[in-house]
Amino acid sequence: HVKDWGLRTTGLYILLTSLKVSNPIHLQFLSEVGWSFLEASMAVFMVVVLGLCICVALLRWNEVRYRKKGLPPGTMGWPVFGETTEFLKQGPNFMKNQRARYGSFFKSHILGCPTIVSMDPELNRFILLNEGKGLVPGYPQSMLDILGKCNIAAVHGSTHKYMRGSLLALISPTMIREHILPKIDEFMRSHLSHWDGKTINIQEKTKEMALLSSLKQIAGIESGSKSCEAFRPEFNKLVLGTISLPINLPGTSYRRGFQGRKNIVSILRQIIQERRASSKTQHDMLGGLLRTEESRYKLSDEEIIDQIITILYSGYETVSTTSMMTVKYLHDHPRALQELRDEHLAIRKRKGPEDPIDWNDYKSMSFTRAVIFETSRLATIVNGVLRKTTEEMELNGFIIPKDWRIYVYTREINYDPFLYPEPLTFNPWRWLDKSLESHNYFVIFGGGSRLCPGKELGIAEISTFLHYLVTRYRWEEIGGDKLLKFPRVEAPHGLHIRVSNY
Ligand code: HEM
Repeated sequence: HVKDWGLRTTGLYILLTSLKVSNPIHLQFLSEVGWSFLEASMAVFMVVVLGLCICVALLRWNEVRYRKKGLPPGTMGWPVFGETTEFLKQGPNFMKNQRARYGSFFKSHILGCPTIVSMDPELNRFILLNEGKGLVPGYPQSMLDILGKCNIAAVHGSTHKYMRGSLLALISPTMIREHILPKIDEFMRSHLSHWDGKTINIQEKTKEMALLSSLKQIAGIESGSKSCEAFRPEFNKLVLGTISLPINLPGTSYRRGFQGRKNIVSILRQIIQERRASSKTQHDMLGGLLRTEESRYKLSDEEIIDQIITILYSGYETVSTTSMMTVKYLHDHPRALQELRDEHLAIRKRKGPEDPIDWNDYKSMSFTRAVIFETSRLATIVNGVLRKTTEEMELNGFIIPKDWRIYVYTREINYDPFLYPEPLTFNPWRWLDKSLESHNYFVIFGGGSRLCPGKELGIAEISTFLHYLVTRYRWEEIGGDKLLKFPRVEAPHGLHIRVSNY
């Protein structure tokens, strides 16, 4: 009967007979069920095999597509997606594994582009120092679109020199000493008031701090003012837009980022108009940009706006995340906290309670500076920088095609045991030897013609923040919040501390 039903699989026949199923109705039922089960299994099996074949073919095709003569070794992963998932999921381990297989200079396909990853310290230095020779910043399109076409990362050559010169004039040591530091001091004093007895999400507070402090320095926009409240949500949209996929559809972060930019531009245009209508001289960054008669740099309104957005954006995540991580490391290392506190209490002792931090105080904070460098190193706030080839070029003996990204991956140098003995230990004292800050492989702030122009400004902000934090308060971490280290340092649910008066 089983055979009559055309069940050719002896397996099922044996199964049925060994189960001693003899009732013809049962046999018929079981054979039908068995047949459809087998059919379904076969179909699933075929789909899996076909799927596997397609996967292998796609992987192979993608490898062959990029097998150009002269390219460095490496794998390209899936068409379109490349190895982005592995890169984001495994992070630094993905880089280390690829380096173990292919050396310190390998090809991959990450974040939507064919990319050369360079983990070689010498070569990284060479790339940073040789921007003019066919290498320009290679930041994602969404970032360039939303930050504006006059943004410093979007311009090269003489335009870059001009925009950079104008920026350096605004945040030079003299400007910090005379005009910016007093504003930072006033801001931090008020931002860090009334924390006693409170539970604070220090990630949120430091983000707020980085934005609001910049707004005050740039255009005297005070926290809580109408302009400030209008600015904040738009800036948040802009930031999210720069790290999104460039899909310009309603509801996407990219579209919202553009809207954020549009609204920020109109707020800034209004402020510029008001400034021009008034005869008052303003000693803030916008004042400096508008006083063209005194300056070598005469920017158009569009350039002024993009310059302001650059300052806000570049100092936002860098300063806030470094500040958050100093709070974390100081909490975990009481000896370092004690030494830092002693440094700041000694400064306070020399001054009246209402006296602001001045340039000399800032310059005397050598242990604070060491804590900031050690935090940036150990947490690796910036994993590397991106460049793009503008023409086919030879690099490290390989031929890199035009428009390929180069990921100058600097993370590993931060954990080099020759430069930093016991690299995984938080040891700010190592930075008291000043030569460490000026060695060739100190790339926490980048290098070459794009070395961070905001380095001193950023350190001055974080130092003043730490001054008011440690002289006023003690804190305890609560909740054991999770910290992600890659691709960005962040606490996905915030980093909560309970604060009490010191
Ligand atoms: C702790 C804080 C900071 C860190 C770790 C940091 C890090 C860096 C790094 C690694 C670069 C190099 C990017 C590249 O080569 O493509 C850079 C560039 C830059 N940074 Fe910073 N930065 C910090 C604070 C600031 C601040 C406060 C500002 C505000 C003005 C700023 C403005 C810039 C600008 C405008 C550039 C681009 C320079 C150019 O392309 O010529 N940074 N920063």
